[in-house]
Amino acid sequence: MDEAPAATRQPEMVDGVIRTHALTKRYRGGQLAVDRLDLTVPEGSVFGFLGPNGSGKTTTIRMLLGLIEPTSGTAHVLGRPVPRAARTVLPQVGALIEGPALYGFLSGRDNLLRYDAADPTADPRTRTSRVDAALDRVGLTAAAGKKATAYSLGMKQRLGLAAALLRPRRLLVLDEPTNGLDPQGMREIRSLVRQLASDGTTVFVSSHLLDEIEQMCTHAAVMAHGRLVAQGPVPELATGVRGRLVVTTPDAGEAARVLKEQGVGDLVVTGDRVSGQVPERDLAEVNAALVTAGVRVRGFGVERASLEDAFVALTGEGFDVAG
Ligand SMILES: Nc1ncnc2c1ncn2[C@@H]1O[C@H](COP(=O)(O)OP(=O)(O)OP(=O)(O)O)[C@@H](O)[C@H]1O
Repeated sequence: MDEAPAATRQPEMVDGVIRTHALTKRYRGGQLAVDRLDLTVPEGSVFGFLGPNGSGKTTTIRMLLGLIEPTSGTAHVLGRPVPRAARTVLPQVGALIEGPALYGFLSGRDNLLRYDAADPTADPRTRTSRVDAALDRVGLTAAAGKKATAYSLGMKQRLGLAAALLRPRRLLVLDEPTNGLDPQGMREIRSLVRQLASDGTTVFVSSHLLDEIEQMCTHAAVMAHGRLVAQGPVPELATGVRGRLVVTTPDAGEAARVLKEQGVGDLVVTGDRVSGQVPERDLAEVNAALVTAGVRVRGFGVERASLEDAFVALTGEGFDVAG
């Protein structure tokens, strides 16, 4: 056994709920899926793991949950090394990957009762109350008696989350939990994630949707081609990245011409909105040039950089969700 008895166990040796150092996975076929990843997930955060499809998110999650062995590097979850201490650590980690495995012919409640019964440490005398509490937390109490086949995809995801919440968890790991959901289902899962985090559970959630991470997460790591591009508090990820100059005008074509003359690069015209890179020169001069050229300027300003701008600035690539 590599475990010290509970009474003599050291306080956590490694900071961060998840911490990886130079974590690398090369698949047998030679594909380098994760390349020297250094990740630090702070306690209590809703941590977004963001990257286009194929950027290595699922592979990382599988290593963190002890499902596959890293090729090299180390990973600690809740302060303990994985996969070595997986048996001690994983009971404190709730996971939802690739959608929950459900029995369609059973009701939502009966599915949870089965999950609970499969856990040898779960006391059968308190099973019903545990299941009811989990159903309540994910807002499925009213639908608990319906067969799982009759559930929408969003309800199935919520039931999966309920299963992950049958025992107290310090960490929840969710792999693309809103994938395939309609906008309403997405909103429900996002608000549920925020709610779960508000009572102290750290949530590590992967997504290929920039907006989603911006709305839902306190911190994020951005991946591209298996490498970490940036990580930190969400509001800070986009600082240091210049926003874009945005001009609103009914004379968009003429405005674009003048802006180009004024040294504004990467111009994009959409309807009555012209945007481009913020030029080096005084913006008052740029505005004056537009007015002098007869452009009717209705709006003129610099928009704060988004996470998408940060991604483009950091990787030199567009954030292509089809990856
Ligand atoms: N079992 C495997 N064997 C070989 N290559 C794999 C395997 N699983 C994933 N890959 C490759 O590793 C790279 C990273 O894949 P991964 O699934 O981790 O990315 P992802 O960011 O989670 O994307 P997605 O959202 O599409 O799952 C991809 O190029 C993928 O084709």
